Amino acid sequence: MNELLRVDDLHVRYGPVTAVDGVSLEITPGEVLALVGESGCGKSSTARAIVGMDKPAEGTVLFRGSDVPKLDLRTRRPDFTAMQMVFQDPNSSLNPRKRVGDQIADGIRAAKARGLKSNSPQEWLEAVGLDADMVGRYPHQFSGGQRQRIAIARALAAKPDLIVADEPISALDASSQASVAAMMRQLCLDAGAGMLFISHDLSVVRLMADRLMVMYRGKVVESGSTSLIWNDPVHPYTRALLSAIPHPDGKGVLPEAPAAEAPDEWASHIDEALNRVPVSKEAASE
Ligand SMILES: Nc1ncnc2c1ncn2[C@@H]1O[C@H](COP(=O)(O)OP(=O)(O)OP(=O)(O)O)[C@@H](O)[C@H]1O
Repeated sequence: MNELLRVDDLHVRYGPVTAVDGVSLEITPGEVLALVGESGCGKSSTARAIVGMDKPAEGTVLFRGSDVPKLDLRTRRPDFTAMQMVFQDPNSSLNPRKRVGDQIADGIRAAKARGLKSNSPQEWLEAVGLDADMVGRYPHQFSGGQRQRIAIARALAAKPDLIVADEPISALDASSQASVAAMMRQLCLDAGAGMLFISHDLSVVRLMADRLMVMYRGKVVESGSTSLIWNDPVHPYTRALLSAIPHPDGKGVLPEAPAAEAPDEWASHIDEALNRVPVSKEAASE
């Protein structure tokens, strides 16, 4: 079975609120699936159920064939490091009182516990665009954007089969969003890992996701290959999302996505897309 993750008819409820209403998806190794939709549509609730942080009211979540909600938190640990989550706020993933090198080393140990080789903390820092000699610093000695890179390095150091990234670049400044998105995709491809990439920003996911799923009020309203949805959206909500991306040239079409083997080009194209997003994105601080 080539499937890494299979979610069937997932329902998540918080009291009377149905946050996720029958979502099904699957991810194969090396594939980036983007989940997009406006705030409150149920993206984070889907992610939290997938990684086992919230219990689904109904439905199944199978990670490499294991039923995630039924696994015991204590016994699933070693195997579970094969699934890593990156949050929007890096402070959720980093321990403020621990040197960043030691936190990345935790990821490396998790890889080793599964018999996998990982790089050194210094090499991981360099892989995410930071200096190797920053290894002895604490999280507060970095900017918000740098902290997010460290959280990504820590997740990748564990050599996960699957990364669930919930708005991992939304808190970054516009210029580093592009490079971090391109870097995540490339490192995922290099490792043969799959990724669920959650975002409300279609202009970014269009350039890094193989497939898109559009959520609206807890349901998936449209899914398919990224280029198909971009070029020929069917659902009115998808059309509305796409039309919300401003196009100064008035043509309404972004450049074709370059080949996945050209990360630099990805970065520059994502930059290009990001320069066209609304002012609120520009104002996002590190
Ligand atoms: N712990 C909770 N208790 C009650 N309601 C919740 C809880 N978490 C989420 N919700 C509700 O569930 C719905 C889906 O929320 P969710 O966070 O999954 O949306 P989202 O698409 O990730 O939004 P955003 O992009 O703003 O993060 C919302 O109506 C939200 O208010």
